[in-house]
Amino acid sequence: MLFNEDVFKRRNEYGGSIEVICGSMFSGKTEELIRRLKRGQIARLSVEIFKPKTDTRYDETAIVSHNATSIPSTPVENASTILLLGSMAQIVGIDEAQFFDDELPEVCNKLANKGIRVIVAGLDMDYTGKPFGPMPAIMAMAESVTKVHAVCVICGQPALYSYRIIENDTKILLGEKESYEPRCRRCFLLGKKVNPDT
Ligand SMILES: Nc1ncnc2c1ncn2[C@@H]1O[C@H](COP(=O)(O)OP(=O)(O)O)[C@@H](O)[C@H]1O
Ligand SMILES: Cc1cn([C@H]2C[C@H](O)[C@@H](COP(=O)(O)O)O2)c(=O)[nH]c1=O
Ligand SMILES: [Zn+2]
Repeated sequence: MLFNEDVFKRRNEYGGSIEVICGSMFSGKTEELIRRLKRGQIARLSVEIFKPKTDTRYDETAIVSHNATSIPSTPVENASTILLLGSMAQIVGIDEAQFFDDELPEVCNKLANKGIRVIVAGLDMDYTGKPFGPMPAIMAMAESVTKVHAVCVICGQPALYSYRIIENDTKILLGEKESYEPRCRRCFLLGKKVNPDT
């Protein structure tokens, strides 16, 4: 079984892992994902990168940060396609994971169990402050979770919320600074006029 031996040389049997990079919008999730993936490429590992087909904000295919760093990726319609296309890689990167379906946690787990290093970036909370899509389940299964913070646009403290500044209550609403502001807890609650005792 030459093929299998070769695969085990390239991957560490049972040595896969899941790393999550989470936080609000503008917190540096994509920059950190790109940094880790580019280091993998420098190490001449085979790296496959995926994003949801629906996320066309900056580019149809590439993953692009708010700071304009970028890396080519494959846009896919669903999580099961990532399993199909990523199974032969040594590193799999996934951006905007919050938009994927509920199969994504199991797909990440299966890839990691094959010995693949899986790096997932996504919003941990939606604009209401609730856990977003498959993110909490992936975080529960991960070896490592890195929570990054933006700078609150109101007061300059670390921001963990993505505050929606336009009138629209659909959960999925692609956008940038015209629609969202990173805010700390205090400024998020003040904006929503929420009584902290309720
Ligand atoms: N309020 C802010 N706090 C932090 N970074 C910001 C802010 N507004 C704009 N940025 C820019 O956003 C970059 C991070 O972009 P990105 O990695 O795409 O974030 P994310 O993927 O978390 O939305 C920062 O390096 C900075 O240039
Ligand atoms: C909070 C929130 C965000 N979105 C959208 C807005 C952006 O298109 C992406 C997040 O991108 P980033 O790389 O983290 O800046 O998600 C949404 O659809 N719904 C929300 O509640
Ligand atoms: Zn603040």
